[in-house]
Parts: sequence; C-alpha cells; structure tokens
Amino acid sequence: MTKKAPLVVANWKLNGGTDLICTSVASIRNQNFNVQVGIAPPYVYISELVTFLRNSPIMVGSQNVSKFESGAFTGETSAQMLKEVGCQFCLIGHSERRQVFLENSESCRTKVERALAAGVMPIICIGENAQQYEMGLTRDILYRQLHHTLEGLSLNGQSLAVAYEPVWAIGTGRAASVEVVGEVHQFIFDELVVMLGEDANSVQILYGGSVKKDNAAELLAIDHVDGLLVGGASLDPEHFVQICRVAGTG
Ligand SMILES: O=C(CO)COP(=O)(O)O
Repeated sequence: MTKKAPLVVANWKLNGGTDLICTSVASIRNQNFNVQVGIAPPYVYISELVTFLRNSPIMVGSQNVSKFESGAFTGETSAQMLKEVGCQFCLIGHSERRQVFLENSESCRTKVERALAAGVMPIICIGENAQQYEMGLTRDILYRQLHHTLEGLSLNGQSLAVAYEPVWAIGTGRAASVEVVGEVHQFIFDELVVMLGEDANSVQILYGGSVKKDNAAELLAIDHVDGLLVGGASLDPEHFVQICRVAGTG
C-alpha cells in the first residue's frame, strides 16, 4: 500500500519551558525532514513557540481544548483561542486526560466538533489499559472510543488524526509489538471507513507509547501507521530530531 507522508508529533505533557523551546527549535528548525512535524507544549508556551517557528513548516499544537466555546468556565481554553494564537492541531482525549481528569468519549466528541469548527486539526487519542489488554478487550474499548467520538461526523475536507496509544505502553519503555500495532491500526482504519466512508483515507493514524529512535522505523513500516506521537523522547531535542529523521527516510 502507498504510505502517506508521516506526521510526527511531540507531546511535552507537563514538561518543558523556554529552555526546551530554545534548544528544540534550534535543533529542529533548519532540518529538512521529509515529514510533517508538530510540537504540543503546555498552553502557556504555545505563543512563544509559534513565534520561534514562524516561517517554518513545523506545526504547533495544544495538548487539550475546552468543550465550551466561551463563558464562565475558569481555567479553560477554547478552540477559537487556540486558533487565534496559531495552533494548528490539538490533542483530544489523551489517556492521561481520561484517567486523571475523568474525560469521556462524549466530552471528546464535543471537543472534536469545537476544534473542527475553529479550523484546528483534532488528534483523537484512544487506547486500552493494561487490564483491558490482558482481558482481550482492546477492540471493544477502541470501538467504543472511536464510535462515540466520530460517528456521524462530517469532515468536509478538514484534517483529522487518530492516535492509538495503549496505556500500558505509555512511559513504560515497552512499546506495543509490531503484530499488535499492525492488527490494531487495521482495525481502526476499518472502523474509520465504516464511519467516515471515503474520508477515512485522509485520516492519519498515529501510534504512541514508548516511541524511540530505535523503534520508530519498524513502527512506521507497518500498514496504516501514518505517524508517531512521542512523549518522553520528545523532551530530548536530539533524540526527537533523530526520530523525525528516521521517519523521513522510511
Ligand atoms: O503519551 C504519549 C504521547 O502522547 C507517549 O508517551 P511516551 O512516549 O513517553 O511513552
């Protein structure tokens, strides 16, 4: 099958600051990767990163977005605000948001709609936890997360990505095997076709969970792996550059 140009996204989580922005931007800005690269720093650094990356093809995004449009919602940031400061994408439903902040697929659905309406590309994160994996429930969990979030949605030519991030692989140094990723990404693609028809072909499906420079190539070689979502390894600018380089030479 023909591979789409890969998308490699750095999720800094609750890490980083001006120092990391300076070192990351310095190591990545002048590289000529054959990949689309995105960086999602904490909200407060988005504007600074956008300024540093002006005239660069590297995208800046957020790690979350409010399900509300505006009003008395202390601590929230709307999709429209993200758009205004230069965000091109936002992560939605990361497992840490689902687990620690009790987000569910219904709120993720609203967030996806808000992001699309504002012209910010949603990257919807889905994945099963260790217990669900061991009980063989991966497909059931992903089916529910996908269908609640996407069923009946019209993309109208807008970009959307889905990231498969098995919770048991996040931050553990134990990425999912090539076999597991291959089966799950095929399953996700098939469900996208059921829900979105032709539009499914434009959706990029990323893998996340202990991605490193040493496993990036084998993960990206799998059918329907269209990119990577990188946590820990993205905090080391040299390591992240190497992952992007591997992705760009696949
Ligand atoms: O959660 C992740 C990216 O969103 C993955 O994190 P790690 O790469 O640290 O496993």
